[in-house]
Amino acid sequence: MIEAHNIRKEFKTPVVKEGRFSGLRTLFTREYRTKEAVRGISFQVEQGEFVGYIGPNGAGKSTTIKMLTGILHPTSGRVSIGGMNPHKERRSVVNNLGVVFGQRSQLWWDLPVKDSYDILAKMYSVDQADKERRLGQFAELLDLQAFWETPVRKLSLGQRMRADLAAAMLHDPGVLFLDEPTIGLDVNAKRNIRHFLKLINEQFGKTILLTTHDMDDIEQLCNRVMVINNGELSYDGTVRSLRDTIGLPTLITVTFRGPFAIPEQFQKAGEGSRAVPLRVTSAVDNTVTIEVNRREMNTLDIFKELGRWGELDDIDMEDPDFEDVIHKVY
Ligand SMILES: Nc1ncnc2c1ncn2[C@@H]1O[C@H](COP(=O)(O)OP(=O)(O)OP(=O)(O)O)[C@@H](O)[C@H]1O
Repeated sequence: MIEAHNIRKEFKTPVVKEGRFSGLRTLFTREYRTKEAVRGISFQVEQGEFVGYIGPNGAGKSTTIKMLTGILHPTSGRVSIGGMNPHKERRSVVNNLGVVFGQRSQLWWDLPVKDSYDILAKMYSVDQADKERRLGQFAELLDLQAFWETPVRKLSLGQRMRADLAAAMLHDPGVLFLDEPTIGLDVNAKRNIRHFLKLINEQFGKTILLTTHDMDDIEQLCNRVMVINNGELSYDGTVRSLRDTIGLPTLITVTFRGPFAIPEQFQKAGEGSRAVPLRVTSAVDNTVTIEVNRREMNTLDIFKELGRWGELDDIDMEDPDFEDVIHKVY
C-alpha cells in the first residue's frame, strides 16, 4: 500500500557568510552545505494498518511524509502509494490520499466551514450525493453542526482539527497522513479525535500513518511504530515489543500485613543486586518499593517471590511510561 524503498533526501543550503554585507554576499555565494535529512529508509505499510511515525525534532519525519505525498522528490530511492509513484502520477495518488497538518489548516480561513467543503468537493470531483452522505456521517461523528456556518478563523483549535479531518476524508481516500493531529488540544478534544481516528481505521479500513510527539496517541492508536532518528529508522515494530526491547523496569509497591523479611540478594544496595531481576529500591514501614524487569520475571513468579517475604496486604504495579521508553530510543 505505502512503500518506501531506500529513500534518501539531501538538502543543499547556501553557506551564510559572516560580517558586513553578509546577506548580499550569501546571495551570490557558490558555497553550499549538504544536509542529508533522510538517509536510506525502507518500509512497507499494508492496507488497514495504523502506523506511528515518531522521532525527535529534525529527525526527518516531515521530509519523509513530503516524499510520500509527492511534494518532495527523493534524492534517491523509490516511493509508491497503492502501486503508484506520487511524483509522476500525482493526480491519481492525491485522489487516494487525505492529509491533515495539525499546525496549519487546509480550509479557507475567512469562509464558513461548509463553504470549504463545497470547494473541496469540486476540486476532488465528489458528486453532490456522496458529499452530502459523507458530510452527514462526519457531522455526526465529529459533531460539526455546532460550527457549520462559522468562518474557520473563528473556530477553536479542537473544532478546527475536527473540521480539517472531515475535509481530509471528504473524497474518501484510502490512505491518511496525519501530522500532529492532536497538537495543542485539551484532554477531551484529544479523546474525541482519537476516537474518530480509531473508528475510521477499524470500521472504514483506512490506512493511517501518524506523525506525533504525543506518546499517548501512539499507545492508544497504533499497532506498529516506526522510529526515525537522525534520518535513519532505528526501530520498526509493535509498541509492545518496543517496551520489551528497551526493558525499562516495572515499579511495584507492596504492603505487607505484619512482619516481613527481604532476602539479602534483593536488598537495596546489595552487591550483585544488579544480577537479579527484582530489586528493592525502598522500604518504609510495611511498604516496599521494588523494580522488576518483566522480561526476566513473569507476574506469577513475582507474586510467588513476594509471598515468601511475608503476608501480602496490597500490591500495585506500574509499567514504565511509554514516554520514558521513547526517551531511551531517542
Ligand atoms: N527545505 C529544507 N531545506 C534545508 N534543510 C531542510 C529543509 N527541510 C528540512 N530540512 C532539514 O532536514 C532535517 C529534517 O527535517 P524534518 O522537518 O524532516 O524533521 P522532523 O522530524 O519533521 O522534525 P519536527 O519534529 O521538528 O517537525 C532538519 O535538520 C531540517 O533542518
